[in-house]
Amino acid sequence: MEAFTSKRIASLIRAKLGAAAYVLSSRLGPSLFTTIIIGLFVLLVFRKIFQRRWKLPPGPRNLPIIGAILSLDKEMHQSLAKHAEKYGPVIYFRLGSHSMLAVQSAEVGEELFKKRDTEFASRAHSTILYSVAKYFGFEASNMGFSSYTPALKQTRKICTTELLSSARLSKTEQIRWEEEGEMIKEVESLNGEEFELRELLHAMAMNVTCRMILGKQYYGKNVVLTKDLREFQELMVEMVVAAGKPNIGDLVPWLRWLDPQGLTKQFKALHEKQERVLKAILDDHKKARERAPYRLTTPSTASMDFVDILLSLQGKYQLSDLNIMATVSDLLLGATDSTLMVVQWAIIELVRHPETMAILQTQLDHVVGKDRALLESDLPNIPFLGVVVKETLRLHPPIPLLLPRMNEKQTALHGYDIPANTTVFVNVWAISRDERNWEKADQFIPERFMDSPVSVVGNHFKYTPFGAGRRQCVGVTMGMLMVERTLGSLVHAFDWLPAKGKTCADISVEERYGLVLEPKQPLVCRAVPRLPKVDVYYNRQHSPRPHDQL
Ligand code: HEM
Repeated sequence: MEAFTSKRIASLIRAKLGAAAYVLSSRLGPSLFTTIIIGLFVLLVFRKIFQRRWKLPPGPRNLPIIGAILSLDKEMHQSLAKHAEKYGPVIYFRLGSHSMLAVQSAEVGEELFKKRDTEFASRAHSTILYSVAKYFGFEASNMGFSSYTPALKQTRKICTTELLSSARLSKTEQIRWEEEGEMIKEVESLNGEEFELRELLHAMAMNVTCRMILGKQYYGKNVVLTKDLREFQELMVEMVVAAGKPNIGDLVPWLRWLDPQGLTKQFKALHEKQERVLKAILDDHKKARERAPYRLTTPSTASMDFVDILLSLQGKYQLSDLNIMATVSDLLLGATDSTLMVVQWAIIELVRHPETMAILQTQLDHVVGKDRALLESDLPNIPFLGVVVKETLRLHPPIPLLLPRMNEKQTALHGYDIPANTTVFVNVWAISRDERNWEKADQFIPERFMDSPVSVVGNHFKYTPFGAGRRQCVGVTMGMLMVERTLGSLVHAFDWLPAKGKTCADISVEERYGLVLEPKQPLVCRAVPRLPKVDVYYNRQHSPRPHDQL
């Protein structure tokens, strides 16, 4: 009976589909042929139903396996912005096997951060960030890559209240004063010769963060390079380089076992090194606490670094050693490159706009004078410095697509359906250059922020360089403090000029997309002292120092 029915259906299909179907059915036999054709038919019907049910946002064409990768160039923030011109403010596409969403207008950003913040509060730890989250993020249990769990909320709270609050930061001004002084001394010693600013900024930022977080200097001429120190320095560079490489196994998970680029192997080895280095740091701190129990038991003690503070809170918040290592690793990686990049971009823009540098110097001289160094207590009295930093963050946000988020459940945005586990980029670079929000959007005009209510804390969705909502940067206060004081001191102490033979207009603002948004050509410039004695920044006899906290 069954064979009879299959034969009849097969002959009907053959009659409809013609010669090719005849050949195929005689090769496969009527039963198999009929099953395949019916299977295909059912699949088509399902696809139709599925398509009707989902209203996905528009976006570039997706090819099998690779998705829309060919429609994106290296400068991903810029190519997504170009797609917005064609497809609108919400774009859906695929990268490898994963669904991607790009949000590129202030209105949709507001909906995401305000109305749907909880739904999009996870990170892309199971999609494009899989390897980084697994190996560098301690199985995605760290702050930067975790889902939005009670443990994450607690770690964020500890960071904002115990480590990164204004009150806590004020206790470590001495560290920033000393490290900045070392950098200024080095710039002065160059006697107006040209140099690459990034390297000096990197050493200074690393030393500030290492001393604040780990209580120790890891960089600089005065540091004795032990095996531990070298291993730490190498680790910080290697992790940043590895994290910046896209892993094919993350894009196409069924290729993961092949590890075609050898990246997973490299990540595993680096994670072992990361655990070893951080464990040694923790053990050193534990030993010091045993030796000096009175100095290092309550978080109020000024001489405590972040590791000491976290160890002192271990019982109160039930923090494991692993939690502390993951948090320390996040803070080290989060605090350095983003901060130094903003200072570099600000100097680039000021060299290109000498009239703006002159306004800033006039205000610095008015508040600080020329016979002492800038102190953190001066910052609220130098509003023009704040707006120069804000404008720099508008034009050159160091994390232009924020850290990708993910919705663990199916949801909706801007009237579209968004499937579960979609990776979400918020293109703050495009939003903060949108002509609908900003007049002369591509130009550097710090004055636009004077008397403006737009702040950096994510309340105005046309301007969110630190993100917004539940996953906003935990280091906003420290980031702004470090950028403002470093930039203020550099511009107070020196006049900044282009390299010899170059004009201001020759300084490039081309960007390179990566872990942080860098200038394509690192700034090479000259710094000419403008104070009677630049050593007010590093000579203790000549300058009132921030109150002695150490
Ligand atoms: C000017 C300097 C900085 C900028 C522009 C910046 C920017 C950002 C951005 C855009 C995010 C992602 C926010 C989101 O997805 O909504 C982020 C996350 C983060 N930042 Fe910063 N940051 C800076 C400085 C710092 C500092 C100084 C620290 C630590 C001391 C830090 C630690 C972190 C951490 C831990 C996260 C992850 C938070 C989470 O996922 O819950 N950042 N930052």
